[in-house]
Amino acid sequence: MSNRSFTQHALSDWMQGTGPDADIVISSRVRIARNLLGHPFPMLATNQQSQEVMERLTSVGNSGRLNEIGRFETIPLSDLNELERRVLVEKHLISPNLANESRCGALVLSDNESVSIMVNEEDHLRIQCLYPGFQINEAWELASRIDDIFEEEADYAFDERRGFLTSCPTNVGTGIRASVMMHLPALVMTQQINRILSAITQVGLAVRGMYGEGSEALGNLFQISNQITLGQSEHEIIDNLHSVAKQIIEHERAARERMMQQESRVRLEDRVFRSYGILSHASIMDSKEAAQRLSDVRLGIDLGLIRDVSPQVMNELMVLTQPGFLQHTFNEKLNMDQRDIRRAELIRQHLGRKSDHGGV
Ligand SMILES: Nc1ncnc2c1ncn2[C@@H]1O[C@H](COP(=O)(O)OP(=O)(O)OP(=O)(O)O)[C@@H](O)[C@H]1O
Repeated sequence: MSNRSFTQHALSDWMQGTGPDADIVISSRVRIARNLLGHPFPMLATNQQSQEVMERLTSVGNSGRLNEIGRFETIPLSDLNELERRVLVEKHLISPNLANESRCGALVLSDNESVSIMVNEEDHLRIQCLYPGFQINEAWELASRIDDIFEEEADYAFDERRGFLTSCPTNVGTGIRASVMMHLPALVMTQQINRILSAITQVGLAVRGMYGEGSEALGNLFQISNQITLGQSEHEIIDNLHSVAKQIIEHERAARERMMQQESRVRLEDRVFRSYGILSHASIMDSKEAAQRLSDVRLGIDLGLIRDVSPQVMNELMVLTQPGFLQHTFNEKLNMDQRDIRRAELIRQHLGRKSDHGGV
């Protein structure tokens, strides 16, 4: 199967489990949506028009202007097979929308996979920067630098009153979505999560699942992002998200501490080690159960209950156990039942129980 560098490893640099508050914030992301003046939005464009946009924008990617930031590769989506595109979605590097757009879509990807620039997705240009842990300001600064580089080379569609024009009205204005991916198991276990999530939506933030819009919040992972792009400056958007995320971190930490102190500790330990045991020995594991049990073990690691597994292994398993990556790893097409068996096998291997099932 594929030798593309992004398929060689599941863990991008920003998924290494490092960075500030990494026990709760997996990653921080800023994406900027932009469109070129005088060109129809991708959904209305002809092949010829989309081709022109792709050439215009990838030429900036190839011009060396991005060298000050890192090494970049431009990948036309038409060069990728279906599985490679799926792997990119599972690594959060492209959207399902772009994966389906193999005509004139392209990806400009940095070698550490922290910057992925999508061309001809919902908008002509989507610049995405990902950082490990709670580093939303850093993600914003980098995204803004890249935006400046493109703006020097290409005329953006901009309206004095409305701001940057985007294909979906929800992005008009700044065109920015800033988000943090948070692991909030203690708030879920102590049943505080619904109250907190509803408070979050009241201050103009949106809550989504691990794979963004329309995805379920599996494995106690919640993506919290700004809902509003109009009427607020970029700095206000980032500051608002930063301060709300900080408060959620404090609540999650307090809930963890309480669970570790009271009689509930034994229940917590039972849950963590039960999940660890099941992950280490099960023969069949569907994706929902895997996400939940990986969340329990991750919490056990973060609380110091489990010491012989690293947080990186948990992040790696989150990606490796996705359908596309599983098929890539085992180099075969797998139906759902086969995937559940292979998923269990892979998890056992990563948790160091290689010999349990006849030496898999
Ligand atoms: N903080 C984050 N860390 C890692 N991945 C993230 C983070 N925030 C979003 N993502 C990923 O980015 C992808 C797109 O997410 P989402 O659909 O929420 O945003 P979007 O496509 O930029 O927004 P829009 O709905 O406005 O088009 C998804 O795979 C999602 O998991």
